[in-house]
Amino acid sequence: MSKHYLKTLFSPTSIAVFGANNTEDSVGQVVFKNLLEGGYKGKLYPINPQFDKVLEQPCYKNLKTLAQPVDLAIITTPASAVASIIEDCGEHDVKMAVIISAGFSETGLQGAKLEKKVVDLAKKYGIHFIGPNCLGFMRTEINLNATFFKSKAKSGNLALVSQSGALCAAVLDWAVPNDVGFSTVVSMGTSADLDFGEVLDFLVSDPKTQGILLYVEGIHHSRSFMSSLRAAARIKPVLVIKSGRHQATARAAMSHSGALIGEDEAFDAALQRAGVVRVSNFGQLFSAAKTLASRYKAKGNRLAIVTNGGGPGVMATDRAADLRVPLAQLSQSTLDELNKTLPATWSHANPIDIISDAGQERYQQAVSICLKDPNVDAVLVILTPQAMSHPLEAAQAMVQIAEQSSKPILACWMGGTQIAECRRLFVQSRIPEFRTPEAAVEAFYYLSAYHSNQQLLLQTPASMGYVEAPDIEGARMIIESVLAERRKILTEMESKALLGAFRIPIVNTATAHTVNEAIVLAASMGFPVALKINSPDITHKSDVGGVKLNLQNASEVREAFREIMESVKESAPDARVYGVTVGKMSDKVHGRELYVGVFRDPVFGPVISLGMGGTMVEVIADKAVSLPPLNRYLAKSMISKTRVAKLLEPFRKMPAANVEAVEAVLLHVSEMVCELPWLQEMDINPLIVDENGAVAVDARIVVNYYTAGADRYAHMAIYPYPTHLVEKWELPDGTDVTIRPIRPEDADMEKDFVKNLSEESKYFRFMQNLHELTPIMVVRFTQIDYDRELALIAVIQRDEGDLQVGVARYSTNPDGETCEFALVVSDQWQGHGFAHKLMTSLMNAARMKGLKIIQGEVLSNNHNMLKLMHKLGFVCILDEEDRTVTLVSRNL
Ligand SMILES: CC(=O)SCCNC(=O)CCNC(=O)[C@H](O)C(C)(C)COP(=O)(O)OP(=O)(O)OC[C@H]1O[C@@H](n2cnc3c(N)ncnc32)[C@H](O)[C@@H]1OP(=O)(O)O
Repeated sequence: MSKHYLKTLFSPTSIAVFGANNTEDSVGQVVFKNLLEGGYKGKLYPINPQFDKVLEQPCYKNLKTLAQPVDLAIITTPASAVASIIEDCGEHDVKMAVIISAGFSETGLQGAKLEKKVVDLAKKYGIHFIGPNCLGFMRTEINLNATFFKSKAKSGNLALVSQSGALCAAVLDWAVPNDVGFSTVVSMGTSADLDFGEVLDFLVSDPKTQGILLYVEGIHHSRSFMSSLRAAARIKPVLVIKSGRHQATARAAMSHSGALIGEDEAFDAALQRAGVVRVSNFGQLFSAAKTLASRYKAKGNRLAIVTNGGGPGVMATDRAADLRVPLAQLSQSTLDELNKTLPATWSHANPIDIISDAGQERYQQAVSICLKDPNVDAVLVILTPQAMSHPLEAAQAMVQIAEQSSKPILACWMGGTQIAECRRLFVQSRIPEFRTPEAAVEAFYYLSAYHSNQQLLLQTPASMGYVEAPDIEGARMIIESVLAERRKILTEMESKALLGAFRIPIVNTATAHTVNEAIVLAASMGFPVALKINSPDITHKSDVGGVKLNLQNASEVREAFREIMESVKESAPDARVYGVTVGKMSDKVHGRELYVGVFRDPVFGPVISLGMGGTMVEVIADKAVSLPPLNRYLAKSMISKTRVAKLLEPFRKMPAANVEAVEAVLLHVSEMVCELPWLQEMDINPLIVDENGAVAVDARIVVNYYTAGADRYAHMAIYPYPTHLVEKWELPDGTDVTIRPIRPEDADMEKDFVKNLSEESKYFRFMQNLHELTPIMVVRFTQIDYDRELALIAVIQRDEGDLQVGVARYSTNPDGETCEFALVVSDQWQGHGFAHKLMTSLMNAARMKGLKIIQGEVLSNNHNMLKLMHKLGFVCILDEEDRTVTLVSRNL
């Protein structure tokens, strides 16, 4: 749904240009000139107190002297004048602005203050604006060029939205000779108000825009960005180029996979799940733009290459292999037909080398035959100018074929002067053309990647086909007991039990407290076995000499037990030791070692990874990354993206490994991640796979108190209604509450809520009270649906270490909106200092309002506090690490 206020921005009927002037080549003059001379048909008003006329047009001192309605203000004055201009706009009902001026937050503290002032004033008057520090925007449909770019974009079907004005200028400059046209070009600048999310929402429903190119440097609002991207990509191809790909990411991870998966990989996986295609450099953006602007939509990714030279064919094949673009397997009837038509020396395979003396007729025949083949989704035609090539005639033949074909034809006429005319012809006929075979293959890859990303979004989550459903309750109990002991890292047995609860095959393992127990267990399992130290305090068992593998008989077990105990005593004298685990050694003769990892990205939530396993996971760094929930298609595509995938094929004397078993493990892990929000990190390493199946030999799992944090939001952005994130809780008084994080669809509501906190609102005062007492920070809002009421819970955090929670009830009753505070909780309120003062004052206030108060028994640690709260009808979600608590109650 497009927001009408952006319609006013992008299709204004009247524009005022603040700072328009008569100085040749000044920003204000160029912007005004572009509008005046560009063919824009709406009303145009220069505003500048210094002039009576600008470019022969009557000029006004301000909006008051203009006294005409204005849809859009474009501001090109020095930064210092912007706030008063926004005020002028507010007072004259101008709701949209573009602030081109630089000199705001990008310049430092002073600028940031100025920017805040502008933002506050805009909010006060309900003005939305693009910028500051931007180039402006263009809408070719109405000949609107509100930029200080010297030439205007050609009309076309692409939209370009960029955080960098310079990049806009470069793309526009490139677009002219390449005949690529734009419906809209927006330079976002600092995005102090409108951001990608809002602009994307507009472009999705803009009929003039068929494909969207985004240049991203940093994301301010990941949630609305992802949700708008997802929505946009469902409807039109979206390509993203993001700079800063290799920013160092410092990650405090306890698992190998956590250390391995960087921010950029998570971003990549999130883009893929949003159905968006990412390009990695400027050249690729241009190539991709050509295919998007072309006449085609790809329906598959199998490419046929027709060439008159072996070398260029090999170049294309190599690039296709790099990008995993499959070369089409030509059908027998295609081969037969080609044999009949082509000289006997043709390559007899794809790439189809039609030999250097090929003229236009041979090209025409070969390409037509390929396009008929159901195994071919697109044809790349390469021509190097040889004596008999007749490049122009061959190009004309391609244009004729293209007119009849719905399958993409990509042209790569290599060379310079001889083929200049051909290039023009291709551009005119909207056939994507490229200077090198590699660029052509890349461009096709982007076209087909968009298609396949969309396909995978359409897949429904896999049915697990359980013989036995997972034991979710059992898994939760394990986690609860670990957290109750104030631990985060599960022991090997606990980790395996958790995997077992989700039906992931595990090796037979048991614990032994004494050497005799170990021998008895080993004998009853059957040799060989592995012994590993069993201690909740030791995570890297081999590092302390706590692992002995491949023990063949009782005496080896006895010896190993003794050695483990001695070594651990020396290396980790303080660790609690509960004996050893005895595990049957995997008997998989043809076993390949993989790892499956889970890590929680702070922005995008849980991320699943897969790669080659063993002790050198981080060195080998083989990783395919995806976001849950996975379906079979995604699981398969994850496997195929790893390097270890090759090893799963028949290899030397080993039969192919059972890939379906790996898929099943991935699906179970995905289910586990969705069902167990406490799960923070996990390494299954190694997962041994052979022709018969897969088995988890070792696992390490890290859990934590569960928070409804940003990761859930990002999830919401990707999946509109992820049922696994909606929770129904039955409270002790028997009422049901539905808890759900704020959906992207509700983001505006959340924003409005905060925005609408007028100074009279009680909630505002409540927050102010808190601020007066102590510096606090609102970490996040969580929203809870009651019948007709909405409770917004502000989870707050104080940097000195106390935990406090403010709970506000915001009700939308027919008799008006009310918002009242109810309770603040701190786990350290007994006694002294800030927390005590805070609690006392707030409780007094609560008492006066007749709200139920919980007081008295506050137990000494968080877990007990949780229990108490629960007893009293509250549900708490506590995160010790973040030092935040989310608390929910029906008894407010
Ligand atoms: C490509 C990229 O990277 S993205 C682009 C990012 N944006 C930029 O790079 C812009 C950078 N430049 C700036 O920010 C500059 O401050 C500009 C271009 C906005 C203004 O610069 P200047 O032209 O030097 O400022 P100047 O002081 O002349 O002001 C411009 C006009 O606004 C007029 N003006 C000042 N206040 C007001 C006001 N309240 N109302 C109307 N006009 C006003 C001035 O009278 C002046 O006109 P004049 O030159 O005829 O006297």
